[in-house]
Amino acid sequence: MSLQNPPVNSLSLEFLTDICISVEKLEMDKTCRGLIITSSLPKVFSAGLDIMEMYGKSPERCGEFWRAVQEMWLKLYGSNMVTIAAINGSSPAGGCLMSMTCDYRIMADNPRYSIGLNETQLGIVAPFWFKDTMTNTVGHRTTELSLQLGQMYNPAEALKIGLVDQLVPEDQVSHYSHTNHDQVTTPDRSKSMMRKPTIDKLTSKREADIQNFVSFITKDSIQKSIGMYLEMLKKRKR
Ligand SMILES: CCCCCCCC/C=C\C=C\CC(=O)SCCNC(=O)CCNC(=O)[C@H](O)C(C)(C)COP(=O)(O)OP(=O)(O)OC[C@H]1O[C@@H](n2cnc3c(N)ncnc32)[C@H](O)[C@@H]1OP(=O)(O)O
Repeated sequence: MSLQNPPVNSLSLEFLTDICISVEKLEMDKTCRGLIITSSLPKVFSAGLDIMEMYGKSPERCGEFWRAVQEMWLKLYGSNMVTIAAINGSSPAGGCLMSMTCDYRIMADNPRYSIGLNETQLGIVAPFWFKDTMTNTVGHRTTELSLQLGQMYNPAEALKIGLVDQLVPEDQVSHYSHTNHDQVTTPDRSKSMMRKPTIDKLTSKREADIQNFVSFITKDSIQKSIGMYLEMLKKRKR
């Protein structure tokens, strides 16, 4: 599955819905042995959630958006397929979350790329299931530091903390993803055993999580922080 939503593969409601439909189709296809997620765009795996979906939108729309974010996570984290993230560019926030849902992460060894949960930099708190996914990937202490600082990691740092599993030359990300994928032939039952408690936690709190998100994101102070962050993104470009 090659992500293609220019300019930066931000996860809008529409794009998230497309991703969920694609994953669902693959999940039902008995001939499909697994999934490699990568990006069709240069330099960016995914810029994370589409910030415009969280800025100046109605509570109803925000709720619909958040349900789609949850759905993408539930589908990928709970997938019965063997999943590999072939991270061929930067992958902040929701992009990092998406790659952490996979069984294995291969990243392009380009020091200009970065990956991490940077929500704190936007003035927002990472949701508990983002935090849980990171804890399951890199451990409690690293997650605590990482979330408090909104830390982004270059590939070498990401490998060191276990946020990615392998670094490869940029032009060989696809080759190594396929080679690694071929070595794993059947999804292991231990995957669902390890992930079930985390998945059950969100499933049981799904509606409350949507309500929390909507009331948090529509607060004037949070809207102001997001607006300032958007301005900063645009200025940085010039
Ligand atoms: C009580 C508790 C309750 C719990 C509440 C929970 C609340 C949690 C809420 C939200 C969680 C959010 C998680 C997220 O994923 S938020 C998104 C975070 N993403 C980022 O911060 C990434 C920002 N982008 C970048 O760093 C760069 O764009 C990068 C991806 C590295 C690519 O760089 P480059 O190739 O140089 O591209 P540009 O920066 O020039 O960007 C091109 C245009 O795209 C726009 N852009 C970038 N990122 C996003 C995005 N995520 N959403 C929407 N738009 C984005 C950027 O502004 C440029 O636009 P323009 O051309 O119009 O200037």
